[in-house]
Amino acid sequence: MSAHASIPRPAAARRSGPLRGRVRAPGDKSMSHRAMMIGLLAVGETHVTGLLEGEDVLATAKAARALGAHVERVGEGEWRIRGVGVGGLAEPDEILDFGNAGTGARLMMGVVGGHPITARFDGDASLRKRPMRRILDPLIEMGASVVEEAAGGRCPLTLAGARETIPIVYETPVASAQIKSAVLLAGLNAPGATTVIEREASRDHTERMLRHFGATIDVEPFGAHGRRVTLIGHPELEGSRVVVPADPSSAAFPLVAALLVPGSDVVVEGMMMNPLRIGLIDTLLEMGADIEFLDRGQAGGEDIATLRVRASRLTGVDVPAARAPSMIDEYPILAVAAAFAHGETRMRGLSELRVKESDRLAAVADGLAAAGVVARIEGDDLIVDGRGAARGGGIAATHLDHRIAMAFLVLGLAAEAGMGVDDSAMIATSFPAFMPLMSSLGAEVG
Ligand SMILES: O=C(O)C1=C[C@@H](OP(=O)(O)O)[C@@H](O)[C@H](O)C1
Ligand SMILES: C=C(OP(=O)(O)O)C(=O)O
Repeated sequence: MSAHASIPRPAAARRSGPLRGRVRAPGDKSMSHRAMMIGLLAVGETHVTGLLEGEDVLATAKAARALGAHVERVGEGEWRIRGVGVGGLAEPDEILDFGNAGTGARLMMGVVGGHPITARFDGDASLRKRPMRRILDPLIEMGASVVEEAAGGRCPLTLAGARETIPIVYETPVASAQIKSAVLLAGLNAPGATTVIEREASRDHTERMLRHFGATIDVEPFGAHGRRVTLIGHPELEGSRVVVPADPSSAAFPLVAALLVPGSDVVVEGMMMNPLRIGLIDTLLEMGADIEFLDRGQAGGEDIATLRVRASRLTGVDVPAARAPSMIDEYPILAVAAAFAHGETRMRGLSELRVKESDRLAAVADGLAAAGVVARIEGDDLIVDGRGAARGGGIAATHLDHRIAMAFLVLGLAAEAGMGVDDSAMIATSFPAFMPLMSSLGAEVG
């Protein structure tokens, strides 16, 4: 079993008085994983500031070391990576254990799949349930092979990378930045052009960061909402400076808490505003959220903004399926906001939520029921009957899922009887300072 099997740590949140203060979410998780991996594939030194030092990214740092990079922490969130260059990976003599991290495991499968080395991938009980066929299928087309895998194409699995990587044109079967990124990262070591077509645009951090390190990447629109991304193989990636802005998926928790707890007034600093990541903000504004954009700027090649958020009267809305890729990790906390809104919120097209760290569709519906909120699943839609308030008082089962834990603790801050979660240990995968940050705003959580 993975070394990451953790001891459950129950936690609870009490109904809170007004939340007040100024906070900054940790560095973006998607960018932090990519900085480690692209740093590994670059020649020379990559210097990262603002890196998320959560368990998910630390697992990626360990894997980058096992594949030949020199990885060093030089300060808080400040890391130096001396890479080996595309084509220069070493065969690891240890299992690459990604713990709870789907992004780490799947993107690194792309890196390994494009190189003539063999590596074994594993993770915790949650990662072992997640589908890897979606990554392995295109990698097999590119010349990689699966030596061994658990039933249904799952971890633990052993991947033998391509001897000579074949550039392909690949249309992703679902909107997924992890699939797109795995193919592009494998394509780095292929001669010629590797193309990924996606019908719905997913987060584009891999494309942006590869370009920043010197790769040639062409992005064209495809259909109404999609993109066609073409990478030219065998680039000389050059070690670079990477500034990681604050993660909008983590900022979402204090932000929604401020909207729901009466009298709150909170400033959330330096949040990344990549248009493919801020579907939650658009949705909350439609619901009537009082969010003021104080400062707009740029960091790490991304737009950023500081947001002032005040407690608001929210109204239920209909969230279209096309918005899902831009807020895919934010549905648990949106469902909590919907519980305190007035009227029904329908969130459409959420099939991908079933294959996250937990089946988030079921975990959210069950947690809401435990809190006395009326919600139901219809096909791939989640419908929450907002009554302007929630009783709370129950215990949400978190199934090794950090976002379920944080979402229901936020619910507890606004619910009459507070709320418990059966385990908060996994919060350390993406937001290690969640509890002290929420406490600094006046929340009683722990
Ligand atoms: O590429 C990434 O960094 C991520 C992509 C998304 O997954 P999918 O690609 O499965 O949609 C998201 O849920 C995950 O938290 C991070
Ligand atoms: C889905 C998530 O991450 P991953 O796929 O990297 O485990 C998440 O952080 O919500």
